[in-house]
Amino acid sequence: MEELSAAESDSADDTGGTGTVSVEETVPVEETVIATRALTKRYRGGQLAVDGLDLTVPAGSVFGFLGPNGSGKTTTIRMLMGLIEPTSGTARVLGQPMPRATRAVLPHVGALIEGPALYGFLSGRDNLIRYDSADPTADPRTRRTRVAASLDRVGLTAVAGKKAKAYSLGMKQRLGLAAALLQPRRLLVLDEPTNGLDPQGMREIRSLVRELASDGTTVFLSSHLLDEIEQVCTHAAVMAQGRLITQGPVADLAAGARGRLVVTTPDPADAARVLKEQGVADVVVAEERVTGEPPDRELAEVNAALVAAGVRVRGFGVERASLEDAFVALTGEGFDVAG
Ligand SMILES: Nc1ncnc2c1ncn2[C@@H]1O[C@H](COP(=O)(O)OP(=O)(O)OP(=O)(O)O)[C@@H](O)[C@H]1O
Repeated sequence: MEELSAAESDSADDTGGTGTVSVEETVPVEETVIATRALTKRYRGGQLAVDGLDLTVPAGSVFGFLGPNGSGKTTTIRMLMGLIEPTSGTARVLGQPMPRATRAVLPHVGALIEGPALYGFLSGRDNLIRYDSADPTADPRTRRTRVAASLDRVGLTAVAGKKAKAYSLGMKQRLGLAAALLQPRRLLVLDEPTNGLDPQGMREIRSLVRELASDGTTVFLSSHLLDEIEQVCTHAAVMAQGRLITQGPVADLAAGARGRLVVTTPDPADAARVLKEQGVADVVVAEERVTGEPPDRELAEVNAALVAAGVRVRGFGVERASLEDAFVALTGEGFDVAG
């Protein structure tokens, strides 16, 4: 798979510590919103959490940062946000070196990391007013309008007067997003935004992410859920044990793995036997669904062989490979979806 090229050559060492390189206060528009080079974090205890990461997040993408628990996603996000220093390597966000340019960059970035900090005894609206008041760049005269627009954007207007402690987890996440959206943002960074939500809450967050992205905001979201990434992301990077396994457009990642031959039949045992005889490898029977690796021969012949053997075929075809197939193909392991 072809890697995306960075918009900049970035050969200079930004963390060189000369102290003479000035940080631009205005953040220019770049084609690459996040670019890391050999980014590495070793924690004090010796744990290598992120190992030589080269990440390229194109502007306008919904970028899924995918990996099982403990693969280094949160550590990477904390380095990108200037919350912790990398051990080595560089990170640029909106074209600026982090953590050095944190003060210039963060006003353009909305972040939802490790759940929003909310006051339960305040209403949703008052929580946002509090957030907005804490922002020295926010004009107090337009505060109410800004808060109302933000509540509307995340669909919380009807419950804006309720205390935040009465909110469901999904509503709390949406309120956190509303706080991140009080100002126009070039980049939104969401760490596991659907963690702990029920399916309805997950759907709501997903559709909100799609909506935000349609306005041109780049969204970088981490997840350990493969299907979530497939449903909302245009691009993805896959992490395992602190290392980048692959990155690129989601369609390309999945296309890298072969699809599965799927036969639906009330005669699964016979079907499995015939498929094996026809050279289909890794045959798996799950009730009336028999799947396997597509063989190198003409599929029509395989189907004909099933019919000739008296197998009643209700469905026959090759299912598109999922990101999960790609992950398994790349790492040789299953994906820890239990999280
Ligand atoms: N402050 C820390 N000190 C030492 N080790 C840490 C620290 N934070 C994380 N780690 C370790 O670094 C590795 C990567 O953790 P990280 O939280 O970045 O992964 P993750 O992919 O975000 O997983 P999760 O979704 O569980 O947070 C793990 O082995 C973790 O135990």
